[in-house]
Amino acid sequence: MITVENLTKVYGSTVAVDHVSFAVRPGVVTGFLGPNGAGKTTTMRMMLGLDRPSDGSVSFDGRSYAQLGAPLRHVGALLDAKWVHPNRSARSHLRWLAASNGIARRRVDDVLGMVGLTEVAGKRAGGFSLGMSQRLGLAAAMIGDPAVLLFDEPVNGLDPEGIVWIRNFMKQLAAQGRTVLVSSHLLTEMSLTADHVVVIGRGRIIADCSIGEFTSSARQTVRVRSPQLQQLGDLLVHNGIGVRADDRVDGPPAIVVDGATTEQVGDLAARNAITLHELSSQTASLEEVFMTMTADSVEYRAPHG
Ligand SMILES: Nc1ncnc2c1ncn2[C@@H]1O[C@H](COP(=O)(O)OP(=O)(O)OP(=O)(O)O)[C@@H](O)[C@H]1O
Repeated sequence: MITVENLTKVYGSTVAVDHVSFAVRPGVVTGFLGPNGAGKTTTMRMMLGLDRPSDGSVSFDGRSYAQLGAPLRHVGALLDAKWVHPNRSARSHLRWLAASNGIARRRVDDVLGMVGLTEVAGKRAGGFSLGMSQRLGLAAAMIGDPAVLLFDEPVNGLDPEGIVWIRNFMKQLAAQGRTVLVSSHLLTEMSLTADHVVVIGRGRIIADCSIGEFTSSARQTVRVRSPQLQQLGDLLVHNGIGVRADDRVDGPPAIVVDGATTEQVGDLAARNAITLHELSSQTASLEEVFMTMTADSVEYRAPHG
């Protein structure tokens, strides 16, 4: 179990991670979801003791990363697959890692087999494709047979076959009872990989729920067109209802309303003598839900209708 409490990182005037608290449980894949720049990498780096928090803490079954003797035996991580010394072979890189944590040499061949790199184990890691580098990074993460695994955007840049392979690999690790946290900016990827999601936007947690709950919130958007669109948008926001401009490029301006039914929007419009030209229930894509959840309501500006 990973426990993140009040974790905060400030860089000058940028609050990269803003009082974040969540728990990551064993036996399931937890997705750490957010757009680029949301604070995922910074959070993971603080988890691993690579960056010092401005405030807050991270613990693994009650102990901080620094308190774990031979940390690779407890926590494995894949942050940047290309950090391997380019002239080292895959095998010598893993042997060096094993030695640094008092891990038996024979484990190196086990993990090479696990990720399918046995045949290229003697080759220079610098010549590896991104997919092979990712596999080597996974082998390194697994070297100490850790109970906790952290993966930062592991499918970035991979071909479809590589993506499916990593997805299944992470699911297997969770099925073995390990704690698996994987970051991504891709909702569709997370819906195929994760059981639970922690959603971060601008350094803050905006959702912490099962992937099922998260995706079911995709069914509740309402598309509205009105000659008084700005007025209606302001009214909805004033009533605490999430609103954003419809991003469809073709057709007349519209807004997309989250967390309210067509009846609620229609009644509110009628009470305020606002004319509606369209009021339709929409099945939002996950991307749309995500945008709504991460959008800052103060940034909303309705287009003039
Ligand atoms: N070393 C640093 N110095 C200054 N600002 C930083 C530093 N590292 C990150 N930031 C800022 O902190 C914020 C969060 O960045 P972070 O890389 O954690 O986000 P992310 O969700 O992992 O996104 P990405 O997937 O693009 O890496 C960003 O605004 C980023 O510019």
